[in-house]
Amino acid sequence: MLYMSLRNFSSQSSATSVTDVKTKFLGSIPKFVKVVEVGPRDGLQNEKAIVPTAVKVDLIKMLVSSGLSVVEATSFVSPKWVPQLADAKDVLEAIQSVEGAKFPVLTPNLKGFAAAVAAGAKEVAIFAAASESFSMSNLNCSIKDSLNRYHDVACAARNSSIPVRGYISCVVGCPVEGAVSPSQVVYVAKALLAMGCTEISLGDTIGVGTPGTVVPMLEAVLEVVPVEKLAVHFHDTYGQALSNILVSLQIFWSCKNYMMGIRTVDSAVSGLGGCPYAKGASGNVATEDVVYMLNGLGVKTNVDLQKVILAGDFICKHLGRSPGSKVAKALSRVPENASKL
Ligand SMILES: CC(C)(COP(=O)([O-])OP(=O)([O-])OC[C@H]1O[C@@H](n2cnc3c(N)ncnc32)[C@H](O)[C@@H]1OP(=O)([O-])[O-])[C@@H](O)C(=O)NCCC(=O)NCCSC(=O)C[C@@](C)(O)CC(=O)[O-]
Repeated sequence: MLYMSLRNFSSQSSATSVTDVKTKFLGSIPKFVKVVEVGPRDGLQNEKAIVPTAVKVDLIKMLVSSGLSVVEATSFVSPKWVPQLADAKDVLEAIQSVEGAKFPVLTPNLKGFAAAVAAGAKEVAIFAAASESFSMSNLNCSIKDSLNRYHDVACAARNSSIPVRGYISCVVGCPVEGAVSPSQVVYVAKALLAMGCTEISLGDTIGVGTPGTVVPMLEAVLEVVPVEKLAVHFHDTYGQALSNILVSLQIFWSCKNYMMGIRTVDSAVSGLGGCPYAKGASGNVATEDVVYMLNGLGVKTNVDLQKVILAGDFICKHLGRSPGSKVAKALSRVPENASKL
């Protein structure tokens, strides 16, 4: 029954009716959204079993072949802290000849930065938190100390002409402290921007946000960071990720006259993931579900949904579980609908 209604909906959705829906109910949204695939890094860092390097490399290749232009490949962090990504060097070296996408990697300090560059990294990401407790549990240091470390990484990156993405975790909620105020996010965002981060990704690490908390946070951050430098990164613990993405994309004038209109969205194939230092947090929003929604809105992504589904199948087989995206679950019930995507 669900399938019938989905199918009917999609068959009636001529370009005109999608435009009508957008104009009437959603205001304006960007025509193109860049999807940043974080599955091989954020997705696999929290798996109980260590995934073999060759499987990670094949996964990355499949994701690139789906048209994803950015695939976060791995992290050059302490293997004692994140053993799942201890093969960072091997993974990055193995994908050096893969064309068609950028492969940023996480670097928590100069040691990680140097190792990443030696393995061929051309883009890196640093990751701070908006909550002190999370900074301590994820990085073993205060927010201020982490920003000092990142300042050094950002300087080294600038000297090597390497773009740096800055993450902020816990932008609406922290597993220890609860609600996080927008001013805490603004403080970290300003610091990352001042260091020269080319993109700042706002992470709802434990997936507790709703449009009710995400919009005020975005309004505050948009006062200090231009929209073209912002990305959103939602985990789906409470099933709010797609709603949160939708409000982040919508361009509207709020009471303070700030526009949303975010054009970069992070997601992980098959909804893999979770942070090892955020107890109870479930995976990232699934790339398949994000692309399905964006396709339905007529937003271009240049991503082939069928190919992402195949990549999801591939990694889930290795992990011994069924695919986690809503789209893949729906298709497993009525496979013939795959041709209608
Ligand atoms: C930051 C540290 C290293 C501090 O860890 P520490 O223990 O305080 O640091 P240390 O300097 O005392 O080093 C301890 C050991 O680690 C080594 N070490 C030190 N640095 C490195 C490195 N780069 N690469 C490899 N090894 C390293 C170092 O050499 C030493 O080795 P030992 O002497 O004991 O043999 C540690 O806390 C760490 O690696 N944390 C990373 C945690 C992590 O990766 N979390 C997940 C990513 S963040 C996330 O998922 C959130 C995000 C981005 O997705 C957005 C969102 O959802 O919110």
